[in-house]
Amino acid sequence: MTKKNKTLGEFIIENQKAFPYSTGELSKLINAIRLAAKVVNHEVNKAGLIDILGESGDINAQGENQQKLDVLANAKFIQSLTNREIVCGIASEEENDFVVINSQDNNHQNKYVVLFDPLDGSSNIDVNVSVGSIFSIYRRVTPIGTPVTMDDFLQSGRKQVAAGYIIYGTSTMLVYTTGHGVNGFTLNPAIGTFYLSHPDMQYPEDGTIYSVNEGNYVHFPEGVKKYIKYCQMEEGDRPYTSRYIGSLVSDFHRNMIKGGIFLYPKSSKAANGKLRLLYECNPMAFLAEQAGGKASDGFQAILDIKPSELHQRVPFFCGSKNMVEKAEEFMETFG
Ligand SMILES: O=P(O)(O)OC[C@H]1O[C@](O)(COP(=O)(O)O)[C@@H](O)[C@@H]1O
Ligand SMILES: [Mg+2]
Ligand SMILES: [Mg+2]
Repeated sequence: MTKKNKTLGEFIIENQKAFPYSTGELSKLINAIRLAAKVVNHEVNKAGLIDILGESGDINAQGENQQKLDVLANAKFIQSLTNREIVCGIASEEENDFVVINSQDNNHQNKYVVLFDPLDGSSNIDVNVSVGSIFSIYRRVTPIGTPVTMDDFLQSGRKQVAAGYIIYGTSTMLVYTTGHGVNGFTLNPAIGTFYLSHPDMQYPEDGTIYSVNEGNYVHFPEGVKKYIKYCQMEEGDRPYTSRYIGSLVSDFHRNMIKGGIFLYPKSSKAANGKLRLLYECNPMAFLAEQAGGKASDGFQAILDIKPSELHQRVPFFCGSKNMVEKAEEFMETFG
């Protein structure tokens, strides 16, 4: 069992030692994300005071109004990743295309690409409800010394070397995996240090919470409608409790701790649902599987989906293993 209360910095170094051939680049990368998280946390906490609430007036690649905090968080992550010469490319929800990162004398020597959702739960920013940031890290597939291409970003989720999220909630936490379990670190704002507070996080196999935007109920496929009715029936440990924050990071975090299922299915209004495969569903699916949970599009494991576009959306069923399998049964039967 990993010892509690060591700092994130100590944990990163210890983990690096576990891999004799590691060059330390991934550790530097996680440290760059840690730094960006602290900077964004600082801005989020005083959002109402410094006029960064509300819309920026711009539209992102998905046709969504960008919030000022979306733009600010995006800039802070790019800055932190670029200044440390560890990534060769980034892709973000707030950037139309991927960005080649290469400093003067580096000649494309870096081997990692990072895909991220700089600010998750944008609809909750102005109403002081918890929001987050999500990141996913891959080793490039194109040769070192050449500029990254789209191939480096369109890798299946199984190829992720690390993934995680930051939740800006009642406390600020950074939760991540490098494929060896999931660990959560809480920020001590007084000294600006993340401490290991949630070692070896595990999804309970079963839970009694379901999270879905029921406002879309009439537009859902029959399988989802039937599963929601199943959750609401008086039988056994049901009815389950309905909880929906509207920030993927926060709904996922609660369900991972308490047990539960999160659904963002396709609907007659959104043929592939809303959530983006590369920087929302893949990283959360990697965390879920590493924590003993499950994540699918209702039929196929999210991590097995071969991406085709940078901002593609997929239906998302994620949470406690037995609950996701039950929902998949309904999708198999009723579609
Ligand atoms: O308001 P809806 O349709 O229920 O959507 C909520 C979902 O949209 C999101 O806000 C999309 O993420 P962004 O805020 O990063 O665009 C998720 O965090 C959340 O789960
Ligand atoms: Mg998001
Ligand atoms: Mg976002």
